[in-house]
Amino acid sequence: MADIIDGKIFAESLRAGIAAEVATLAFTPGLAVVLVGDDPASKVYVANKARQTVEVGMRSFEHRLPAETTQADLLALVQALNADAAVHGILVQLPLPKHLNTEAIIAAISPAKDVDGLTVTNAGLLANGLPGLVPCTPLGCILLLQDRLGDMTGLNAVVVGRSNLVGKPIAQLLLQQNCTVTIAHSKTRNLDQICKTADILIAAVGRSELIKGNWIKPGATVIDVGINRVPAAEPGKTKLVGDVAFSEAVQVAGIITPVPGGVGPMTIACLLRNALTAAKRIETTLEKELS
Ligand SMILES: NC(=O)C1=CN([C@@H]2O[C@H](COP(=O)(O)OP(=O)(O)OC[C@H]3O[C@@H](n4cnc5c(N)ncnc54)[C@H](OP(=O)(O)O)[C@@H]3O)[C@@H](O)[C@H]2O)C=CC1
Ligand SMILES: Nc1nc(=O)c2c([nH]1)NC[C@@H]1CN(c3ccc(C(=O)N[C@@H](CCC(=O)O)C(=O)O)cc3)C=[N+]21
Ligand SMILES: [Mg+2]
Repeated sequence: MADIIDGKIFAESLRAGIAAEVATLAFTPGLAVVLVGDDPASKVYVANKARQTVEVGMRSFEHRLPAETTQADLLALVQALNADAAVHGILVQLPLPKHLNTEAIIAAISPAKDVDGLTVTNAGLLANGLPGLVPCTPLGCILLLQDRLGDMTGLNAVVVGRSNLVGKPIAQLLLQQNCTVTIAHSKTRNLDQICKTADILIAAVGRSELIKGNWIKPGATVIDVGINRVPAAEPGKTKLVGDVAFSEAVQVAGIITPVPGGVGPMTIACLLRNALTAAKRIETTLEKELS
């Protein structure tokens, strides 16, 4: 049986460190979250986030907009948040409803406040190994891997998924750890065989239990990013499952993250870490400009 990583406990200790640092600041970091419509994974995220933001001593600004929100209205909100001195971090929940232009909305976010690391500026800094804001989920995954594996030099890492939010930035971070990285996606052939080469397997697909136990190399480390809401055994109820068939995978893997209680809590802790980083940079820059 694999060792099961407790992301909840790890995230709790990260948040305690963040709270201690926030308490020493002369200002209060503020984090704004924008949710358009009602994507199920986003709703899970928002529900858990607002409370934890306040618990570490930050201000939380929530903007819930209807699915029919126009591009112009959403752009105006992002611009208002860019200009708001109480807001140091801006997170626009993805995916946005189909009629909205995601690229243009992300491009409107000030890179200094881009706590999701989605702007071209922050993505480019990451790709070049320069300091910027790193996407929260990838950062959380790497912290878990560093804690469990230490040096990852030479390990084969397979990332299933190539989104700008998760798959691509995780691949960049694994490359920085000297892994040999393969990125798989919906057009990949023989996905099962490719997964089987992985010493580190990252599932960021959004397909419940796609990755089966017999796709996993015995002893591999499996990080399940997926958050999928599916019907539960009890009629009318739902439950969260990952992109990995956990009950099979846990028999084969060496180390594995569960869903819930794995990557999800780490994402929130890293979001708060990024908000703190952004706030400190913004406030220090302002101080310099004023002096
Ligand atoms: N735990 C957490 O903190 C977080 C969880 N999530 C969850 O992680 C999952 C992925 O999120 P995100 O990256 O934003 O999702 P996207 O939908 O943006 O990307 C999914 C990726 O998976 C690939 N894919 C889809 N189907 C298959 C398949 N059958 N075989 C192989 N690859 C496939 C897609 O390929 P292609 O590019 O070819 O379309 C795409 O690259 C979701 O469940 C999301 O809710 C997301 C963020 C944080
Ligand atoms: N711009 C953007 N950035 C994101 O990072 C982003 C996003 N959009 N859209 C939605 C997905 C999904 N996501 C989650 C984060 C934490 C939990 C989380 O806290 N999960 C708990 C759930 C516990 C429970 O409620 O049962 C867990 O896995 O243990 C879930 C989902 C971030 N996402
Ligand atoms: Mg997509």
